[in-house]
Amino acid sequence: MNFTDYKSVSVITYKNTPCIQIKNANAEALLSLFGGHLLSFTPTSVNENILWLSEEAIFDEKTAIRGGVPICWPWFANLRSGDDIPAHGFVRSQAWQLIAIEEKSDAAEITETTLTLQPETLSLYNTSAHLTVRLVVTISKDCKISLISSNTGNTPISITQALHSYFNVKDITTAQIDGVTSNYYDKVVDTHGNTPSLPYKFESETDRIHVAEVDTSTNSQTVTIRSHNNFDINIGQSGHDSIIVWNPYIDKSKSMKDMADNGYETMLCIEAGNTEGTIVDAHSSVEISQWFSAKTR
Ligand SMILES: O=P(O)(O)OC[C@H]1O[C@@H](O)[C@H](O)[C@@H](O)[C@@H]1O
Repeated sequence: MNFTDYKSVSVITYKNTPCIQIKNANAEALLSLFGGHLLSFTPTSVNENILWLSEEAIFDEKTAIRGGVPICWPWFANLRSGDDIPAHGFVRSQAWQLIAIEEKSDAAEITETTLTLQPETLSLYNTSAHLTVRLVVTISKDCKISLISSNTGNTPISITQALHSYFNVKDITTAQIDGVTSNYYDKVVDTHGNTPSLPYKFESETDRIHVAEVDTSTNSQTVTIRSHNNFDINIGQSGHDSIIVWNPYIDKSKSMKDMADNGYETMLCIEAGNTEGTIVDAHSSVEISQWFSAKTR
């Protein structure tokens, strides 16, 4: 691709990793080509990165990056136990290619930049050769991420997946989320059918797969993170069957080599997922999306 044709896009190296930097009138963002992984999103309105990136994240182009928005595809969590198949699929630890850029502008400046990417390698771990995926990332006042899975074959293919977004919070012990009230599977204690206590706060390790609560008029779910002094983080998602809420808290944070001991204090994952599985019909596509922005108070 000829990047010089696009004023809001440049190729840079960040921590030895090839990245795309986006700067337009509404936001700045950094996306790693390793993993097709958005690392930061800084809306001009608040001038703060609303995504969390671990200080100890490993940038070796082999290890999945801790923070930002990892792409979990074509499976979420563990496909099966007892072998060395990676958790959360294989594309978060693959090189991706940028295949298209689109810019929108008003009279004077570029206001929206859209990147389309695809992994360089597919069909690993016995995944069907008919299954492909594209990632579309739009940077404007909101950041929107869509993952589009397509089946070029004649038989349906089942996948699980997630947009595993890590958000910045000021302090997890006082942070609150609104918009997640449904029953959940608690991965910490392995129990189903739990009901969250509201307001939704964080006092210990939290690893929950909630049933999606989709507003039928918009076909989407809205979640708000209340933690920052002058703005909230608004999150929307669609095409999901689950919303995953994860914070490792003290002990797990200490045990993770790519997270500082106190890393859990300033992060919160709100993930759009298809953990039950979604069927990509023959010659069809499915799309899961998440979008987020900072809403000043
Ligand atoms: O360490 P990973 O593979 O990036 O996963 C991080 C977390 O991802 C979450 O989605 C899972 O619910 C957690 O169980 C998991 O610990």
